[in-house]
Amino acid sequence: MNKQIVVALDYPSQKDAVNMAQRLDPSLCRVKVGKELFTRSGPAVVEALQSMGFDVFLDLKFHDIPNTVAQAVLAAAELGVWMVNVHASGGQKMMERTVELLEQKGVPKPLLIAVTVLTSMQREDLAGIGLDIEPIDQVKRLALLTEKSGFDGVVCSAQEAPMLRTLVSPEFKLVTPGIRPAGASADDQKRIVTPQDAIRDGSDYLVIGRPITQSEDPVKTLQDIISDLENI
Ligand SMILES: O=c1ccn([C@@H]2O[C@H](COP(=O)(O)O)[C@@H](O)[C@H]2O)c(=O)[nH]1
Repeated sequence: MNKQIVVALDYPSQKDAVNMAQRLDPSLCRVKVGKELFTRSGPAVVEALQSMGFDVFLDLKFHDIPNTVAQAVLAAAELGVWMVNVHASGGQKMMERTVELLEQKGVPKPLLIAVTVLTSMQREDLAGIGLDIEPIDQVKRLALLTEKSGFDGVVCSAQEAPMLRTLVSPEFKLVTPGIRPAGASADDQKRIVTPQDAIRDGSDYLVIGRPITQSEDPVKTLQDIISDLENI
């Protein structure tokens, strides 16, 4: 089992997150701690999930000057997280300084991932921030920059996975939120893909939150998705 599903524990408290995690099996999935949960509960929630056997993706999407981001990622590495991310739009120097600092410090390196274009955004949203470009073209540009900077992969939509798979190395990780089983509500996501299509198209890890956590039976929903993936 290569644990392709990362369950987004988007909850307001450690108690809520741990309650959900207790229903999940760390041999079947990984978990993600994002901005809401981390801002309320801090490193303690990461440590609690790790003590339950989960690999933790710390999804704080750092974006700042190179030194600040590098030090923040170092703190995440010292927490022992499995994966951590920054915004690729912070630029090459920011990502290169991060890789360099982790090497200098000799800490076990988490997977270093950079967000390209948020899966909640489409062309008109990019236009609103002054980018006259299709999301797929911006994803391509930022993914190539990320690979050149020594990072391990990107967050993108699985819609962009077939294009990226022709350009980046096979080891370069494609981490894809915006996953929606057929018939599920899109919520605020715009560039959505089903779990099976995402894996077929070249995603390595599927980040899935509400379709699992807000399901009437989260454990069954997760199990159904895993079964669908096993049948590809
Ligand atoms: O481009 C991005 C980057 C991160 N996310 C995060 O993934 C989950 C998705 O949750 P759903 O409930 O399945 O929509 C959430 O924590 C986001 O912060 C993303 O959606 N898109």
